[in-house]
Amino acid sequence: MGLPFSMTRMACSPEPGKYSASISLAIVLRVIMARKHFSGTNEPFALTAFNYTFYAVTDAKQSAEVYKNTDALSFEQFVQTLMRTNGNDEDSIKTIYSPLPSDKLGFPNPEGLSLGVLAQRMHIHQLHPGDNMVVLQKKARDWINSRLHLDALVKNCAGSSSKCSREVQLPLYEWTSDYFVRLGQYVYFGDVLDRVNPNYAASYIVFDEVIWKMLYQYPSFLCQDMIAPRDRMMASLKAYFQVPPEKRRGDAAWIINAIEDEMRAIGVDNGNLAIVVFHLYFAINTNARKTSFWMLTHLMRNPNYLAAFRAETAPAFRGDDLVAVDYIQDATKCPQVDAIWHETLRLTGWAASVRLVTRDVMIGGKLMRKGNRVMVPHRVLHFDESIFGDAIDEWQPRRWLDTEAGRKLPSSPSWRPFGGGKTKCSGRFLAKYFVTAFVATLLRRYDIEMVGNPPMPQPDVGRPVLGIISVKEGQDYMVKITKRKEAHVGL
Ligand code: HEM
Repeated sequence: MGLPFSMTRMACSPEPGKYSASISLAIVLRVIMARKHFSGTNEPFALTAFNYTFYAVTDAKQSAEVYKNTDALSFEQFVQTLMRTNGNDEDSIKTIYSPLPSDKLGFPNPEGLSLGVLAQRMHIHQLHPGDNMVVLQKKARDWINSRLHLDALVKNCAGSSSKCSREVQLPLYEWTSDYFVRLGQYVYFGDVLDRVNPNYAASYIVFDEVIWKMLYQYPSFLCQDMIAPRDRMMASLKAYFQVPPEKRRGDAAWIINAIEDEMRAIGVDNGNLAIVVFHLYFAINTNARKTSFWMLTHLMRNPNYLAAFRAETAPAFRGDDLVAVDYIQDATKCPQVDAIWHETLRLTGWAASVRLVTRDVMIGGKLMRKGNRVMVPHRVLHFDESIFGDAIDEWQPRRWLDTEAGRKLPSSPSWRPFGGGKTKCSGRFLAKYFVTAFVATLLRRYDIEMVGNPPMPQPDVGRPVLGIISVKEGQDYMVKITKRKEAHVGL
């Protein structure tokens, strides 16, 4: 990618210039190189790119210090930079990040937080296991049950073809992308956003593939391919909030209505509200689509695991329909599914947690200066052989099952696909549910196989992402989906 790049061992001084956390996402690769360069030590080290200084923290225990220290290390700055990049005005950002009364109406705020920070608590209220999440799980289950049929697949996937009523061929990445974005959109907005703009999901996928241009804050004349779909989506969200409340709120997830109420209560207008909700849309949709692609890709190449996935999830079905929403998610009932989920994330999680240093702070015995950034590259942690074992480049779910140490890996400080601390991905339970419920239903009803003998698709490691790595352009491949004869009679 050719970023200006230099490495020093903590010889940094604060630099002026506006904060751009996102640039750091693109230098994960350089961190991997630098980690090799400084091998033999786990000390944090400094990287300079685009005149920004980043302290890379690649030691698991030190990364836990980063996640804990919310006084000196700020996540909100990253969010505010995105808000500015995407058009929120300064007054709205200031209003959203000003402390609110602890006795305000609406969502409880005993600590007197700003709405920007309170929103994290609201996401948790919606997305952590409990009644509110079950509402979303059931919505997703019903959607998958009714939309995972051959005729629906042929109708909705542009690259599909069907030779007979029992079989369809589809480009896997294109299909899972389309399917998951529509699923996420439906769960949060019902059919209403689709009625406002039937091309919303398609625009999102175009945007998401070039989202790195937004992260890099490219000048607009260089990234019309990102700006055009983004602006269309923002205009549609603005139009969505102009639909009379009685025609949309009944179909929306609690969080969408609650964010709207809270924003309106502090005077945020429709345009600024649409931008905030646009950020939520890509948090919901950017990662699950890619995770399902990589999981199916590995399962097809490892038929024993595919069979284990199918067998373990069978009790969650009545006939062809998924009924028990909590079964698949329960690691004691579906240990192999759990291991497959973890191992897929380990290999494909390419994001980095980023924080702005708001006052000088010591991490890992090193002084980090105010104004610079700290990054924890998940990929480096996930490829530590001393923690995750041998054959670190290979997809081997059994590493999570075979030994006592392996079974404890999900609680290891080296396991960070969802970041950590107060802003750890609140959607992680729902993400697992979306992906595993989809794969389980697919395997229950159909056989899936690669058409021909395509090589293992390569991850596009040069493209920064907000979580799961994309596939390299041109490496999508066709799969054949065939109706299983025994689908109705169990296994
Ligand atoms: C495999 C799928 C997913 C991955 C790998 C993933 C990863 C992440 C990461 C790395 C962060 C930043 C955490 C930090 O730096 O502290 C994050 C934040 C977030 N994610 Fe996810 N995510 C996934 C799916 C989802 C889904 C399906 C949803 C919603 C339904 C979601 C909602 C969020 C939200 C709301 C935040 C912001 C947290 C906050 O500020 O409180 N994510 N995610």
